[in-house]
Amino acid sequence: MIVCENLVKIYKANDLEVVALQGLDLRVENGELMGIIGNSGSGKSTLLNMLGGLDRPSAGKLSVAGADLFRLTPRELVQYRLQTVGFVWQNNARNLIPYLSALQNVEMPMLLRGMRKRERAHELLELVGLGHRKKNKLSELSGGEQQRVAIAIALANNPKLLLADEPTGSVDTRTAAIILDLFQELNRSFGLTVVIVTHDLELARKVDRVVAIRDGKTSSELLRRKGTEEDSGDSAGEEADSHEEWAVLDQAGRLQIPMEYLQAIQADGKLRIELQDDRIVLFPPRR
Ligand SMILES: Nc1ncnc2c1ncn2[C@@H]1O[C@H](COP(=O)(O)OP(=O)(O)OP(=O)(O)O)[C@@H](O)[C@H]1O
Repeated sequence: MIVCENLVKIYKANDLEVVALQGLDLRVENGELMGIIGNSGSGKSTLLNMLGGLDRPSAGKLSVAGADLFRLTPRELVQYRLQTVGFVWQNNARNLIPYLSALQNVEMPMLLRGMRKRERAHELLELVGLGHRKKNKLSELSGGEQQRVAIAIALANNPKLLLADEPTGSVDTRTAAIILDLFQELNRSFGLTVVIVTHDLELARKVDRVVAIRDGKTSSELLRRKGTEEDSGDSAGEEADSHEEWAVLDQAGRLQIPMEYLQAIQADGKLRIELQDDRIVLFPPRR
């Protein structure tokens, strides 16, 4: 679904250049539900903006659902944003119009595509569990309910890819769990590919794969390892699911070692490297 190779984004402001993405590699398969984590300023939102066609990358390769994002004409890019991707933002003012009803809000993206499908808007609001609040103005809904309307809007044009930037950033823990369950359901029932940028490690733990971005590059991944009955000590199995951490190796053989690992062995500058049979071992400096 998504192929990013050596993706670079440079912002220029007042003669200053900020390299927000520094040769980022990422592949996302069709039907994946994945999270992206990283410190503030690491490039998460920049990546999402590139994936959503809101901004153009500076160099590298980027294709989403077969579309080469470098080659799309401005007109094709508008179509891409309307048809291929759906967005959910932390601040739902970016998705929603406060003086319209939930139903009218969900109809809006379809109107922009020149069609009005009231039936579909009803279905989407049922899907996000807001069938009973269709007629309410946005200002009459809670933050969590507004976020669910935002998800219905994002789905209105049947996107192939759903992009969410801190979707649980402004809601309480209980509402955050409801929103994540909804993403899971959309992913499992409709095979929708979902990419969620988050600071919320709880949320990150519930997806199949979490990619960490550091300084504009993918640095490591947490992959879900299916639990066995033995692991959990009962037959629930899923309880024992855990994540394994993987370092991402780029095409030039570079990898980033998580900072906490380096701190744990007090690494500084250089590590001794040794090939031992079927493994590569890194040693801290001798003290
Ligand atoms: N429009 C812009 N113009 C100039 N610099 C920008 C612009 N957008 C982002 N940046 C810079 O690019 C870098 C990456 O920013 P980005 O917003 O992608 O980080 P982030 O990981 O999403 O951070 P946060 O978690 O705080 O939202 C930062 O140094 C930021 O200051």
